Amino acid sequence: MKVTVVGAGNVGATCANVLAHRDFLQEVVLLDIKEGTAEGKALDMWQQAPIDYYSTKTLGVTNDYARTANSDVVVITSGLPRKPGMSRDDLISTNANIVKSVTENINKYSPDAIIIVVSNPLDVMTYCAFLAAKKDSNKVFGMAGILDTARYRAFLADEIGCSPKDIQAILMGGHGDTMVPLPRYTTVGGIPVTELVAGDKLEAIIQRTKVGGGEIVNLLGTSAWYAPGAAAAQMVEAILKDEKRIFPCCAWLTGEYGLKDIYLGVPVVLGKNGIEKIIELQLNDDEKALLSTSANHVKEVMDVLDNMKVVSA
Ligand SMILES: NC(=O)C1=CN([C@@H]2O[C@H](COP(=O)(O)OP(=O)(O)OC[C@H]3O[C@@H](n4cnc5c(N)ncnc54)[C@H](O)[C@@H]3O)[C@@H](O)[C@H]2O)C=CC1
Ligand SMILES: O=C([O-])CC(=O)C(=O)O
Repeated sequence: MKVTVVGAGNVGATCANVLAHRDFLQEVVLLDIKEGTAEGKALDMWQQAPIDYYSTKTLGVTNDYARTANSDVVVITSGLPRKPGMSRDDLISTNANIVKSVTENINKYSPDAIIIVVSNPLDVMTYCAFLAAKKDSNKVFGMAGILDTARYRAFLADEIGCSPKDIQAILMGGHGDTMVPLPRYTTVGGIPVTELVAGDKLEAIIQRTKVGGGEIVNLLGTSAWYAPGAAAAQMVEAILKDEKRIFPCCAWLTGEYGLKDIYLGVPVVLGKNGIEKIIELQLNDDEKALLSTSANHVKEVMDVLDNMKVVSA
């Protein structure tokens, strides 16, 4: 099995490194536009293999898509990250052109690959890759929900004083400040979170989760990479091991939740065919209203992409 990660920056290199450590792939190809970057990082990872005891071959290339041929999964992380004071949506004009050209190049050499988009603004860049790839939507989707839920779970673990492993949660909506964490679908070792965390504390954690990316941007001057890279790697593993894991992912909706022709975060089953099922929760009126606000925001940014005419519908 072979995976290509496009963009050998912070997120892409982390994703490749996590995948190499999992030791279930023959090869991970790292591709970047910047001469030497992917080659250097892939070589460094290969030299880590005897120490950390894995056999995954890591190969770095500069723009040489022929070396990515016949990839089973491609993770697209190429594009600018935001800086303090910016929103993810501010990245659209630069990143849309990058995501479009990368997707077209990938399609030439790996026409059957499943594509996982990471570049921001996430929901709209996933839409951009979908339009450029011209393949079924179950094979083009985005990573955000695993990361956003992980932040929520980590904050809850701190509050409760328990292991983050024991917190299960679902979060829906766009990858931005309108995302919708769902306390009704959050449990701690099987116990509803509302029995362990007071309402005001839970609300504060939800608010912190919504701006969790921005919190790190303000600390670092650029965006996060450890959790994002690991989250994308977890999706790759679920697909290639056909694990049928349930994760929140950015998926193309065709009527689910009353929404159509939009990429949005929803719970899905991930397996060898990519998104094998979209799970429809019975949301209450408040949750539906929050999801609708989030969907309206994503739709507005999708319209910006459509009007840019970078890639045609
Ligand atoms: N979906 C999510 O939850 C998350 C998304 N992101 C997004 O992921 C993207 C990457 O973030 P970082 O890795 O931190 O940025 P980075 O700047 O460290 O790396 C980006 C890499 O993309 C490369 N690149 C640019 N144009 C390219 C092209 N045409 N072909 C191949 N490579 C190209 C650059 O040379 C650079 O090495 C950003 O858009 C960021 O906002 C970051 C974290 C979480
Ligand atoms: O905040 C950003 O710009 C990067 C990102 O999407 C995240 O870390 O959630």
